[in-house]
Formats: sequence, structure tokens, C-alpha cells
Amino acid sequence: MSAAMSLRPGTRSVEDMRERLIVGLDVPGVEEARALVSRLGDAAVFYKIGYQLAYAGGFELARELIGAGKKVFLDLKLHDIGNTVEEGVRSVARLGATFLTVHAYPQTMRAAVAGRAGSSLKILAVTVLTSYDDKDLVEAGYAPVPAAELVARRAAQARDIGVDGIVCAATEAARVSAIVGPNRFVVTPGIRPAGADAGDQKRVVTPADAIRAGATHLVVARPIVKAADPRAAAEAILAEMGAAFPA
Ligand SMILES: O=C(O)c1cc(=O)[nH]c(=O)n1[C@@H]1O[C@H](COP(=O)(O)O)[C@@H](O)[C@H]1O
Repeated sequence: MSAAMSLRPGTRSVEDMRERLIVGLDVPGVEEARALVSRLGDAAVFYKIGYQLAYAGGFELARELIGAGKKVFLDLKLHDIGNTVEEGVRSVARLGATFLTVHAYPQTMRAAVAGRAGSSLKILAVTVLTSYDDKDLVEAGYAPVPAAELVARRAAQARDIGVDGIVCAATEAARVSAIVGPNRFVVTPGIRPAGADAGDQKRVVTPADAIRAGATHLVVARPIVKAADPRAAAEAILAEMGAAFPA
């Protein structure tokens, strides 16, 4: 049974929801990240390290977190010529992280799948960023296409190439789940509890609706990182996820 299969059926327990909540460590440096991890305590077991922290000592922190029994998602959103992606992924695979993102371009996805061969690293393909709507795609040079259509096309390509999971907005999670089937991760950023500020996100969904739509993992940064009490914010999101999880 793949890791995805063992996560998908799940239970409504708080422990299970913790495996599905990925806290984005979008902070300026390792000291701030360590302080946040310590404040969150056992409310979080899965952390994402993205551009901001990766370029400020985040790889060392990734090793530290993995050594402490946490799971790490390296959100590097790789995209380059195939050889460079394959060798880069091979280097990342040695770190012991759980997830790594690449952009959902076929050459890039094929190279990433080749680079992670023989390791436990799972590749996630970022379809259409959650900060994009249909107009942003036109501005970026795409022929008019609804973001949801492009997400679906890229999810199907990712599935056919053998990528382990998809990153999409939870607005597309149900459709993507149907495309990729039960053996792949459906990871959804752009999560906002009711009433929370969307910031630069355009395709936003509440934690409960993301779970109902079939997301296997929710990525949450600012609603936890910027909260006056990050642990309470994480616990509230976990409770909302648990209540929405299919019995
Ligand atoms: O790959 C990602 O994690 C990602 C993909 C995407 O389409 N949208 C998106 O927001 N993200 C990341 O998810 C996190 C969301 O942050 P908040 O909007 O603060 O919760 C950020 O670290 C983004 O880099």
C-alpha cells in the first residue's frame, strides 16, 4: 500500500488531522522558525519550507526537523531543463524530506520522477498557483482558459507521468481527486478559515470545505504564522478539519 493510500481513508482523530495539516514556515529565518515550531508543539507534525526560509538556512532546519521526527515539505517549485531538475531532485532526495514541489510542466515532471527514483521523496506538481485567476493566466500569455481547466489538464499529465501528488486550490480538489484517483496526494494551499484575510490568494477555500472536496493535505501559513496564538489557530483548523472529515 502506498503512503497516499494509507493516508486517504484515515480517521477523524486529531492525530490523523495533524498528518494532513502542513504548516508553512513562511518566516525570515531559522530562529523565528524554531520559535514557531516550539510554540506549536505537538499541534503540528508537518512543516513546509518555501523560498523565504530555504534561502535563509532552511535546509539545515529541514535536517533538524526531520531528526526531531517531524515531516518536511520542501516547497522549492523547481522548473528548469530536464537534466538540471533531475540532478537537483537527486540532491534534495538525500535530505529525507517527505514532499518536494516542481511546476507541472511535462519535461520537469518527468525529470523529477526520474530524480527521486530509489528514494522515499514524493514529488508534488504545482498546477496553477492559487494566487492566479483566469485573468492572471491571460496576462501570463495563456490563451483564455479557465484556471480549473488548466489544473485538470496538468493533473492528468502528472498522473500519466507518475508524479506522486498534485498541488491545486481546493476549489479544484474534487475534480483533481477524480482525475488522479485514490493513490495520489491532493495538497491544497489557499486555505482560509471563514472571515480570514485572503491576502494575495485568489482561489481560497475554508479548511472544512477543502476536506469535504477531497484534499488529502491542507497547506496553511499566514492564518497560523501571523496569529496572535499560533497554536490556538492550528488547533481550531484541526478541529474544523476533523468535523468535516467523512465518517
Ligand atoms: O506550493 C505551494 O505550497 C503553494 C502553491 C500554490 O499554488 N499556492 C500557495 O500558496 N502555495 C504556498 O502555500 C503557502 C500559502 O500561504 P498562506 O496563504 O499564507 O496560507 C505559501 O507558502 C505558498 O508559497
